[in-house]
Amino acid sequence: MTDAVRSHGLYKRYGAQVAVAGVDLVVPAGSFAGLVGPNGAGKTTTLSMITGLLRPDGGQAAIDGFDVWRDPVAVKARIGVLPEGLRLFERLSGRELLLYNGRLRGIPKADVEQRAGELLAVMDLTEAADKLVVDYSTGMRKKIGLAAALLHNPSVLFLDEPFEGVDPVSSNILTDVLRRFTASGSTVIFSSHVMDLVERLCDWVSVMSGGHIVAQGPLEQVRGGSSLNEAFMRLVGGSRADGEAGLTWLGAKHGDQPQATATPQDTP
Ligand SMILES: Nc1ncnc2c1ncn2[C@@H]1O[C@H](COP(=O)(O)OP(=O)(O)OP(=O)(O)O)[C@@H](O)[C@H]1O
Repeated sequence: MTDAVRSHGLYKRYGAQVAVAGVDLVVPAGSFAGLVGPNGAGKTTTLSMITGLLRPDGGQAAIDGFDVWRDPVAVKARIGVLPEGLRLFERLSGRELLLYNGRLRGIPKADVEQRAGELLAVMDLTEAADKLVVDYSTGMRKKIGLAAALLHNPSVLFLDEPFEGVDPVSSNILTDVLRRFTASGSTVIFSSHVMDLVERLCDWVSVMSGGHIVAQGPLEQVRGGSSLNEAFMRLVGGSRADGEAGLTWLGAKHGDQPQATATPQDTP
């Protein structure tokens, strides 16, 4: 079967800073996949290039076998994206936002209305459906963003930190919707820093560090008999500075700290 996502040698630099240093990301179709890595590892940059939002300096990426940059229309028809720092049309209501997205995707009006109503109900947004998006909370924004990304029934769904700032109830709702989505054979790939969540949800994991993939495969293989958190620390933690070095002043009693010496200008 064709992989849902396959990139080869994806590369991006900003001036002297290499953000993504040749990434071969593979996600089998039907996976619930997690992309993990420390801050600055290159996750957002990689997802942006794979979803056609950012042009790579080198390498290729394909979705369901379609090249992201040579066949953008086929790719965009197949993907749903919940990007980092999601920007929404703030002066539309949640329902209007979904109807607008559906019409942009070319879905017949009656179908869009039915799908929008069902998505709003599943996301527990029916009551807020006619409220302006500008007045939505962080969790509500994530949920309406996810609803908009699902409306056209994509084959592959990309989510950049979908659970960040989301309360446990909303998080369970998002999880249920995503589980239903992958159970029907579609693919989810999401980035996260929360190892427990990735371990609980994902059957496939890609670990990035320093712009590279440092481990990738089925969850059991990547964690290799330990927890994902331990495996993550083994894979990316070793090269990092000792977190306990320095900071001897932090938490010291105020009376214990040396007094600043008065300079001649301080004295009248
Ligand atoms: N527009 C930009 N201009 C300059 N440097 C950038 C830009 N975007 C990303 N970078 C750099 O590229 C590297 C990778 O950033 P990226 O946002 O992809 O990491 P990330 O893994 O998503 O991090 P986080 O987990 O903190 O969201 C970082 O060193 C970052 O500073």
